[in-house]
Amino acid sequence: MERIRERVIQIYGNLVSLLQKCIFCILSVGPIPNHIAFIMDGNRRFAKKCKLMEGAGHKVGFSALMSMLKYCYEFGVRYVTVYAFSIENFKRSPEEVQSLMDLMLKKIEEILKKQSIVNRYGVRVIFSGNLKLLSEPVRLAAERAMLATAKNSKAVLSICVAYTSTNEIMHAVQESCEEKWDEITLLNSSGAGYGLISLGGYEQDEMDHLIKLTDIEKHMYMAAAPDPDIIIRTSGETRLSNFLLWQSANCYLYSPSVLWPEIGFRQFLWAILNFQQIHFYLDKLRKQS
Ligand SMILES: CC(C)=CCC/C(C)=C/CC/C(C)=C/COP(=O)(O)OP(=O)(O)O
Repeated sequence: MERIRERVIQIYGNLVSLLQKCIFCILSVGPIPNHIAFIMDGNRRFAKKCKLMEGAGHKVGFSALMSMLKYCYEFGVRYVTVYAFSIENFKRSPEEVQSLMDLMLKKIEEILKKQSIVNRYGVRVIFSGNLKLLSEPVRLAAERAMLATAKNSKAVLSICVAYTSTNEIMHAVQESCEEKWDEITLLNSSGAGYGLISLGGYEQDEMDHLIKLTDIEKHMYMAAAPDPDIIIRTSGETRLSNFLLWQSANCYLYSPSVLWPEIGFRQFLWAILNFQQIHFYLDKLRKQS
């Protein structure tokens, strides 16, 4: 009896994934987003709703993330970014911070296994954020994961930890200033007389040594990924909460009302359909003007 039950579940699973593949095939007639970012909101509320311990909400949240990654990579999305732990999250109780870090450590080991989604889809993993703020075991595990997947080139997963957008921008501006300062110091040692900021009009060769947009973008934690096409934030919230502020100027925000652990194929499909509809509308407007 048990074997029949297992077989039925297996057949059902195969049928569902066949149906999903057919839907992806039809959808891929339209534009496929290159980059989807997720704000995984509502893990604790889910735990409360299901009368589970707080930490269990994050565990189910991680499984939901794995399903979303599978849909993204099956559909052909090349870049996925997740907001896993913000700098603000360090202000939560020491017990919750510790349990989240323990979970992160365990899950990093899991995603490095041979059969994991990361290896199945050839995903390069990048940890983006102020990694110096992490405890040594987590930082070392993150570095190990980045090194182990560095040669994967089919897709990219950016995991934002110890991240906020304002911190990222500040870091990029500081690095750009330091880089330019070194350049100018070198030139001035040969008597050129340049400065980072000039009060008067700029000569062309002076302009070449001012900080440009591309200098700042090169030093962003998210430099390896293009700007996101869609940001999905669960639990009906439409705030960005200091996530990808620099990169989201032209991005579509989708906020389904489900909590993060409840997100599934339906929400993924809806996000894609809405994105494609906006894409077609903007294309039409562009052609008319
Ligand atoms: C390796 C890896 C990628 C691990 C990721 C683990 C994971 C699922 C982290 C999510 C953490 C988090 C702060 C979620 C937000 O829900 P919340 O706690 O703010 O819930 P609430 O909105 O109900 O309070």
